[in-house]
Amino acid sequence: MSLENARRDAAVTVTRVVTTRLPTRHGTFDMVGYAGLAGAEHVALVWGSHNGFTGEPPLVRVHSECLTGDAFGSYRCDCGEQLDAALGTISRATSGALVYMRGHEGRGIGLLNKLRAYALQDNGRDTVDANTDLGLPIDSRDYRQGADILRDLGIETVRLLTSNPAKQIALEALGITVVGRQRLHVPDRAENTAYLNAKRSRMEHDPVPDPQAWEQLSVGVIPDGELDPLQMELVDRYGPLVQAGERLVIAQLGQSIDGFIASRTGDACFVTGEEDREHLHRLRALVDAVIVGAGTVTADDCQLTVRSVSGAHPVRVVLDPHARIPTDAKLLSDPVAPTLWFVGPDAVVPERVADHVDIHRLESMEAFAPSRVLERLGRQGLKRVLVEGGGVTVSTFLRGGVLDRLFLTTAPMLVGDGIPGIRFDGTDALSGAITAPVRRFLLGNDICSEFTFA
Ligand SMILES: Nc1nc2c(ncn2[C@@H]2O[C@H](COP(=O)(O)OP(=O)(O)OP(=O)(O)O)[C@@H](O)[C@H]2O)c(=O)[nH]1
Ligand SMILES: [Zn+2]
Repeated sequence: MSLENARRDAAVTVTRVVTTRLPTRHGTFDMVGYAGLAGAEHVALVWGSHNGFTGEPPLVRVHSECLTGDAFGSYRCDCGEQLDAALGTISRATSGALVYMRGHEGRGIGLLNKLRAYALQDNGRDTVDANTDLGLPIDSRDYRQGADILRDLGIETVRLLTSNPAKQIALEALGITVVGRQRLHVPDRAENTAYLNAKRSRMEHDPVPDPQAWEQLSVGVIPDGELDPLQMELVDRYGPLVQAGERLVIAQLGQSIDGFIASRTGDACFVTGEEDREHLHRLRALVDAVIVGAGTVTADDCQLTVRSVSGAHPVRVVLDPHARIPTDAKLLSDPVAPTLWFVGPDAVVPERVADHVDIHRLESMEAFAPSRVLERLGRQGLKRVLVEGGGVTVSTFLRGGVLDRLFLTTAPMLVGDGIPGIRFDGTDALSGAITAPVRRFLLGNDICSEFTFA
């Protein structure tokens, strides 16, 4: 479905007026203009709509207009920086949209009333009491037009970018399915920290994520000093991987509780949830290279980059004995990180590949054995490795006895039949089953079991 023929029948409060393009420092967006209620004019900046938002749900920001923050770069609030961060984040995703809601100025009370509220805050009131003192609601934003714009664009299911849980609730009440919420935190400033803290303590906005711990972990440092519970959890979970040192081989797989990574038609959207995805991105950030099998690239057209959290992208390695991944796969076309394409002796590969792609022709099929693949990567300095899919590849590395750790996330879902996750030749006696010390983490509704083999 393209922007042109996206579903339009549900749009009741808005009318699509025009579609054009908007080049920005984050890339060129499609821009769609809407006439809304009471003469309001809204716009949506849309990214990657050509696939009709069919894959992973688009990353969506419903941004409330703020003249002072968005246009003048005011430090009284975080709106301007959030707007910029949202466009940047969306432009790094496969698809997404930013809906710019006019009429939301001042959380719905209008620009001049917001300035009146500012004047009261200059005299010591906080952002909530200032509205109340003026006899105005604390937050009177109506998201109907935003929801209708999303539907008009063909977007019914989203990953939402906001630090305000009430926005998710409002959109869900209007029929938008929110499969995950990604907070949109920009650092506090001296000028806005009191305002942001008031929103956190009185309006249930997310607390400050303390990125410090993660930022240190992602560059190989174990944070010390006073840590809040969120940071402690990160250090507890990922610290051992940092401490493992130069050499580390881990695997990660998300499967249904009955052991499938996709339905029998290959539908894999989604087995595990947003939290597991974030965990996977953290693992990627902690290794030098990520290995996937050809089947995963063909089925998911994965990017294998670090997007949910900050961190460096790993080198991407595809095990593809018969060179069957599509030549337009993102790994071969998107130069954001190097790709090593491991093919077999008889594989037919294109004459020319992009500069970021290195074809490694292995001398025999035996050279695809896990230990030999790892040896070859090690010789190139890629010693910290994550094996991340699919079921066959992870199972082969598990069976090959080369894994230091396995993160196996199970989702509370019964698929019945489908594409298997971990499978290998078992043994007659249960005593032959693979066991190891295990830690468990709750990732949303999913459970991640971490097996430590070495
Ligand atoms: N009434 C009032 N409105 C404000 C004040 N500061 C910012 N705003 C408005 O608040 C709106 C943005 O809402 P926020 O609470 O900052 O954030 P949010 O949109 O709920 O949550 P995020 O999605 O995380 O940005 C904008 O329309 C601003 O104009 C203030 O002190 N008083
Ligand atoms: Zn603002």
